[in-house]
Amino acid sequence: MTKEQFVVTAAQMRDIETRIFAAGMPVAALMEKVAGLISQRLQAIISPGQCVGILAGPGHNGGDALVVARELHFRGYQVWIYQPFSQLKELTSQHFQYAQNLGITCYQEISQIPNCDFLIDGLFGFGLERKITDSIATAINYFNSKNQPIISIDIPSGLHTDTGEVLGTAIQANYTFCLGLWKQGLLQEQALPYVGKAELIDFDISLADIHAVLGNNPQIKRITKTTALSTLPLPRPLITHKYKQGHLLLICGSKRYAGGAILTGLGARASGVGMLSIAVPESLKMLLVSHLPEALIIGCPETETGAIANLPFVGCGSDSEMHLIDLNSFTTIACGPGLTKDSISLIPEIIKCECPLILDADALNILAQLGTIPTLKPRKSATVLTPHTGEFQRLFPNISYTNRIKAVQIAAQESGAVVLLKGARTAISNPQGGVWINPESTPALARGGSGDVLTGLLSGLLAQIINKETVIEDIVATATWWHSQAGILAAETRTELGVDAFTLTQYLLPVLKR
Ligand SMILES: NC(=O)C1=CN([C@@H]2O[C@H](COP(=O)(O)OP(=O)(O)OC[C@H]3O[C@@H](n4cnc5c(N)ncnc54)[C@H](O)[C@@H]3O)[C@@H](O)[C@H]2O)[C@H](O)CC1
Ligand SMILES: [K+]
Repeated sequence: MTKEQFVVTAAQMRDIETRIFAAGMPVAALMEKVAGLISQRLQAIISPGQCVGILAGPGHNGGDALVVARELHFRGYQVWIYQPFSQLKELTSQHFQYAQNLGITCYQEISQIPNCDFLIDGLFGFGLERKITDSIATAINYFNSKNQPIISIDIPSGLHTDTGEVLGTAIQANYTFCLGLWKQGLLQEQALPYVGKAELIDFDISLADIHAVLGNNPQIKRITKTTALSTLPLPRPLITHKYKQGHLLLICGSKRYAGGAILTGLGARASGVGMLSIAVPESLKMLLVSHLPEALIIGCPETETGAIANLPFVGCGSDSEMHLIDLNSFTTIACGPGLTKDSISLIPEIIKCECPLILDADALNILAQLGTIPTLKPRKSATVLTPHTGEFQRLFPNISYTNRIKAVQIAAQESGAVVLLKGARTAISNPQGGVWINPESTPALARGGSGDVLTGLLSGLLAQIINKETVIEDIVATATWWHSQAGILAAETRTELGVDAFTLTQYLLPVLKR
């Protein structure tokens, strides 16, 4: 694992830093090293001679900020310090004293503070323990109200390091320089309005110290480009044939939502799956054929509302007799996009299949309505649920949603399934509590049909990987990363308003080309 993949809580970061100090690294030396790295990075963002306001807290976050103040001062920047605290940690106090002796102007009251070009937020880091109130809260709200870009050290002051919740109030940063290892709170959806552009400042924490605290197979992982690309079914074996590249069955669509079936099919197409079968209501059959000529389109008996009534009977080759479609002849099945809840009798049937099964959209709503989540546990192979927030809350009404990472872990344990909780920071968990977080996405994906594309892409990849050593969750993480990167690429080219679901399908393969 690379440093970019690890995710830590405040307690785990404290334990790791305790090991570093116990091994002989002086605290002051580490602070000097870290603040030196921050100062270097800042000089690439802030032009020489510009004015920088340093917000220094009472702890070592403040210590980092004061070292940065001194270094920028020597590099010719105009620097002032806001330090409203009376009780400072020893090291922080020393740096404060030195900054004052250098003649750097220090303020205790926000009323005296001049304007500046940038603010450096060193008020609180992972040591924040309680709600921020009174004059500090007033100061933070004041700095947020100015139009000066803010760069937060480690974590925007006021955010809970683990949950990303705002404790009273929080700095709205334009950049966050996360120190050493990614803090869990920065990967929580509720932190997004405060984090801005986040990057990791690696200060050479040894892998031994990391694994000593997080274990050899850390429970929570941040999805990176390297890990995602490493699990794609690429390169393809020279000698192969279409059935060796997986046979996926999609069960989707209805008269009301015909497009959902097409978008799911296009997502599956981009995955490279060898054989694609799509079961839709009979009346949609020719429509699907026209959009996906390579797919085997299976017409199903339909309800009077135009939904799939039940699985179809199909003839097989020469023998004329018809029999129920053999669900176990597929390597993966995905069900749900555009289904409508009129296909309610379908789900108990489909859950009986023995291959990996992805349930999305109305398949999840039907599962919630039937209350049949417990029937997933005895399944012979993996089940993947891909709810967005609303579907999640209908499926798991008793799970608190404040900490999405905890929520998805509990849902996976309760259901026995891999649960992918879609959102601005999609979180995936397996029943053993392993979590994968997608750290980058775009609001351009918040449109009807995006989820259908993900279901097609995800199930198409899963169909190709089965019986190989790749674990299912890695594929789910890869599909999530790939899907969001296509959204980001499309938004770069067409703005965030230009990423309709069909366009999204057209940007999937260009991501791999890049
Ligand atoms: N551990 C190290 O040596 C290094 C840490 N790094 C940086 O330091 C912070 C963590 O430092 P720590 O002193 O533990 O905590 P904070 O700086 O986050 O300060 C919290 C400080 O403030 C007090 N406090 C907590 N909550 C409140 C509140 N609501 N109102 C007022 N005061 C509060 C609390 O008592 C603490 O003392 C880490 O983020 C890094 O930035 C270095 O980078 C490496 C060395
Ligand atoms: K901070």
